[in-house]
Amino acid sequence: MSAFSQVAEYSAKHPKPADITFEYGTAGFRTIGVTLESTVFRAGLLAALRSQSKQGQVIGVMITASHNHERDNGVKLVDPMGEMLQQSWESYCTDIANAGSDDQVVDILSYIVEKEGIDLSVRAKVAYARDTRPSGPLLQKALEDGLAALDVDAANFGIVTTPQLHYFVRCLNTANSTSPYGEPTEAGYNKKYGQAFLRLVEGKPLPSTLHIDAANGVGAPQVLKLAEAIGSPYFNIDVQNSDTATLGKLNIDCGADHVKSNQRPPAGTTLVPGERYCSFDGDADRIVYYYSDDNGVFHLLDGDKISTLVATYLRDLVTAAGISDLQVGVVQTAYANGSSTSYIKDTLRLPTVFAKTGVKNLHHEAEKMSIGAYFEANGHGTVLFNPSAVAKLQAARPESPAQADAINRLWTLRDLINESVGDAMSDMLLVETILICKGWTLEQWDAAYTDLPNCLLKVVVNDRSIFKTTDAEQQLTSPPGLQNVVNSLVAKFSKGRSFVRPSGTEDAVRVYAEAASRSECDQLAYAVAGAVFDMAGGRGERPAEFL
Ligand SMILES: CC(=O)N[C@H]1[C@@H](OP(=O)(O)O)O[C@H](CO)[C@@H](O)[C@@H]1O
Ligand SMILES: [Mg+2]
Repeated sequence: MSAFSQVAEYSAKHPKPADITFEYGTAGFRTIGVTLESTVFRAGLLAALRSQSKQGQVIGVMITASHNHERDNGVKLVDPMGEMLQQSWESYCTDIANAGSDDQVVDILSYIVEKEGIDLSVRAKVAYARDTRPSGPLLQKALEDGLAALDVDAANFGIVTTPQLHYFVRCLNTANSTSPYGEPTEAGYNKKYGQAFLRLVEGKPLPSTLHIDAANGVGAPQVLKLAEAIGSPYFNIDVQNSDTATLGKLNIDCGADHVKSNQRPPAGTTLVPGERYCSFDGDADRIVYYYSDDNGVFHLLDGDKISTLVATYLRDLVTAAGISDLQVGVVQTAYANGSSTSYIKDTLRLPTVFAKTGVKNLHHEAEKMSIGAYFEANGHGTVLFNPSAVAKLQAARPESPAQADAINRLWTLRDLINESVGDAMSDMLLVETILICKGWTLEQWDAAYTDLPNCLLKVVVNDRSIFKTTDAEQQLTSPPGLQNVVNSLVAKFSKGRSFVRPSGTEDAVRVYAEAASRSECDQLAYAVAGAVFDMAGGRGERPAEFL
């Protein structure tokens, strides 16, 4: 019996909608949830092959559409160390998702087996989970059929955050190694991060309550379980937007994406000056902080502010530890506020590089650094300690109690950080640790530098595939002539910067702009958006605000 003998029969239960072309983009597949049944079924098949290609290591499958609308859903594959699927497999995902017939699905599987030299006698192992979306159960069933069709050894982790699933995958694949990552259970996750947090803050003055907006998503029940496991006044939380049961609430007027995009608090939240607020996104892999000053002005502490806070703290600990050749670096994207980049380069004097949008790109750049902090401006990121940094920490011989303490804290911080992927809950504990240890308010944290006014717009065009970029997406090479126009517009504004790139997750082109003042920034953004609309096939009516 061929290994794929059952695939066509199972596949027939999950027919592909004829009129949709799927693409494995920046964040896996993502579109209207109920249209994704065939895609998720086929993602299960690919996860099985990926596991076999990795000698039976566990591959993760997460069903989520993160900050997107509740009607949307998505699926992405997680590689053995909890990182995003290796890029070279993304085109296999796209190809199999678009196969027109059940037989073609089987043909593509056979093609991959031959191309990758996969040993089909290896038992495939897959760990999967989903978020709280209403289309989740339907898609989970489709996934389970895909796994059954290939007789996969499958583990269902239920309804958890995306970073928790990444963590479980890493735990499962390191369980028998010399450095197991942790216990692959919710309790194990809460224990690992919670205990590291308590070890780091022990003896410091107690912080005030942290207000958490959980976007009415899976982060709500999970952060409550984390708080219960920590069980200490060091982590005293008030969770808002925690309704995962009522349809239509997920990510609506709340959550990290809402707060970052609109630069205002979640609807219904009145900020009390002096108190601490943060927002997760719908699958709890992003976090932003914010507060109101005494004049009632809203201030956002986004991914750039988090990465500078964390990088500064780590740099100071490395210095205090007396480890001279251990370098902390920062990875950003072009969406990082220009003030943050100048601050990292000129004040902190730390190396910094730009990666393309999408955390997998930042992750790979951070891996090249000894200790690499990477964050997208929207609040998705983490810190990586590469093997050379771990070896240097191991080899460090403290010459004073202060050095011993710094080394110890660096080790414990490694336990506090989810190195597999950006994680709102782990990042929150990291920020809380630093604020508690420094005795800082959000206003004190915010004082490091002032963001330049910035603006992010979308332009809908007939064909966004004509947009090609270079230099970490900061320059357009196509459509011809458009970059010259952008350059001439930018030159008119003090501290002006603007770039244009096609979105990897939405059918739109994004325009980013920043400048010395709010009005200059808006003028620049609308002028660039107008040029994009006019020169590159804007679709529909030209928005009135475009210049
Ligand atoms: C400007 C912006 O925020 N872009 C987001 C968005 O990507 P786009 O390719 O820009 O659509 O979704 C990605 C996945 O969640 C996230 O990694 C990225 O930061
Ligand atoms: Mg997310």
